This record gives sequence, structure tokens and C-alpha cells, in this order.
Amino acid sequence: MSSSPSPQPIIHRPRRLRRTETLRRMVRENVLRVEDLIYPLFVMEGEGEGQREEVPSMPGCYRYTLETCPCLLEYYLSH
Ligand SMILES: NCc1[nH]cc(CCC(=O)O)c1CC(=O)O
Repeated sequence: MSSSPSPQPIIHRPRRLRRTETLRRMVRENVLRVEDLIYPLFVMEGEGEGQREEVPSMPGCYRYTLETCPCLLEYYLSH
């Protein structure tokens, strides 16, 4: 049975990602809080209260007309 070679001591430790504050900030752990999120609410041109179009790339998110906005804001700000 051969013994494994003993590890070489690390002579050069570059620590490239710790070099500057900018790099450290870039690779730091991230914390996401509710206050960092925004609600995807889109307004489109057009008439008509209660009219809406689903955004194709965001299922469940809609474009509303300007007339619908006061009502929507009231709803979202109270929930
Ligand atoms: N990236 C998120 C985002 N922010 C605005 C829209 C589009 C909203 C719209 O089409 O009215 C999208 C989706 C996308 O880019 O496909």
C-alpha cells in the first residue's frame, strides 16, 4: 500500500476576488428583502375601465388602461 503524497504548502495565494472593494462587493453574499421587490404593473394606451391585456412573456401580469389605475393602486396598496 502506497501512502498518498503529503500536500504541498500553498506558497502563493492570489485571492483575486478579494483584491478590491468593488470585487468584494461583486462576489459578496446577496440578501434580498421584500422592500427590494417591485410589483410588475404596466399601463397601456387606450380607453375603458377594467380593460387589460396579459403580457405574453409574463403570464399572470397584465397591462391596464390609465382609467383602471386608481382602482388598482387602491387594491394593491391595501393588500
Ligand atoms: N423584463 C421584465 C419586463 N418588464 C417589462 C416587460 C414588458 C411589459 C410589456 O410588454 O408591456 C417585461 C417583460 C419582457 O421583457 O418581455
